[in-house]
Amino acid sequence: MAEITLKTLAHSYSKNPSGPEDYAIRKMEHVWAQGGAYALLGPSGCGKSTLLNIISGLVTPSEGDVLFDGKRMNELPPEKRNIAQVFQFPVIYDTMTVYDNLAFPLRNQGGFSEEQIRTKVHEVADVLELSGELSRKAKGLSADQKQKVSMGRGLVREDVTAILFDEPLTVIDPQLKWRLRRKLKQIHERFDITMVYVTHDQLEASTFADKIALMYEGQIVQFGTPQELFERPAHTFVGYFIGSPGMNFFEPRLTDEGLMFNGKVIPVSDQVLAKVRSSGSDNIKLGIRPEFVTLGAEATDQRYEVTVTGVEDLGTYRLVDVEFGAVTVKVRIPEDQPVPSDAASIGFPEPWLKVYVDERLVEADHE
Ligand SMILES: Nc1ncnc2c1ncn2[C@@H]1O[C@H](COP(=O)(O)OP(=O)(O)OP(=O)(O)O)[C@@H](O)[C@H]1O
Repeated sequence: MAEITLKTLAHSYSKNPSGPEDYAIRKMEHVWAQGGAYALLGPSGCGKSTLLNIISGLVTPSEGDVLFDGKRMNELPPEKRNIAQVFQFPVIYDTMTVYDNLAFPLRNQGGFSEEQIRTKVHEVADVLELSGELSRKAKGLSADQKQKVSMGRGLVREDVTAILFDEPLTVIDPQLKWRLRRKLKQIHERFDITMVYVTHDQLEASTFADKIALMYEGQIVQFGTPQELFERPAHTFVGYFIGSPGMNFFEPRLTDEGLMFNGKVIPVSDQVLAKVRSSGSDNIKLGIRPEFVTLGAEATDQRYEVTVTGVEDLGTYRLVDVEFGAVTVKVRIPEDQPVPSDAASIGFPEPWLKVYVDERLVEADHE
């Protein structure tokens, strides 16, 4: 069992890094608690694989420490870390049977009788629904079955404390993906193992994980439940990356009256406004998700006049583009809600309008 702590961790592939852009991992602190099901989500190149390889020992971090249950792991080679890693492409021996593939890690480790190995292999094969395939050569298996064998090789070892998955469903047919995803969930429930699942797909991340670590430019910019990432993006990138489409952003001007956009003051709480003022920054953004913008007819006090420029029918809902000053705001409405033809207005319900300074969320202090 292991809690995985990343302490002032940073990594550069360059020998002489000259600035933050030379770092694949920029200084981070993070804890993966024992037994959790986590996703590490982010766009291509943000550092996900580097981070996994640092945890498993394939990459030695240039700065900081990797701790398992408080013990420093930096110098320990991968095979001594009790971590199983499942890659995009199944790592199995094609010429061996499924049984021998699953038995391999235990035979390699030594100290187990054939009877013990048989029991363990059958237990894991049962969970993975591979019992009927045990005597088959791995070569003839389908891609998803091969990937299950790869996972099984990690699961047979009693000493494995964490399994790291690096985009494990990439080569799996779309119609089989959901089955494997469900299987992973069951495995997590059955075995008390920390699982970290790397993906760039938000749907995959939120169906698998209890908590998602969203990575951007070598940093974890938010760690929270899928709902938290949706409702309270801590960074503009989270707002942009999560959701379909992502959050609307527009840049207000800070004046004596407050945050102005398109000739009107956009109300935010006094405390938030005070924080924005004291930051001294002029990188201020307002963000609201398309799901939370309200669309109606004429503008009133707290609503803003807009022009409808496009409507996209997406089955159960519609996406309406409205022109608000110089920006296009996307509004998501139920399919049966009428779209005003000429005089339209939008509103920003207070809890859902977020304020960002230097890309970070600024909130009122909680009581
Ligand atoms: N072996 C390496 N040598 C030099 N640079 C590397 C190496 N591996 C990765 N990088 C760089 O480090 C950064 C992070 O890459 P990494 O593969 O960790 O990202 P990722 O989020 O896993 O991306 P992807 O989803 O495309 O695999 C990128 O800029 C990449 O070019």
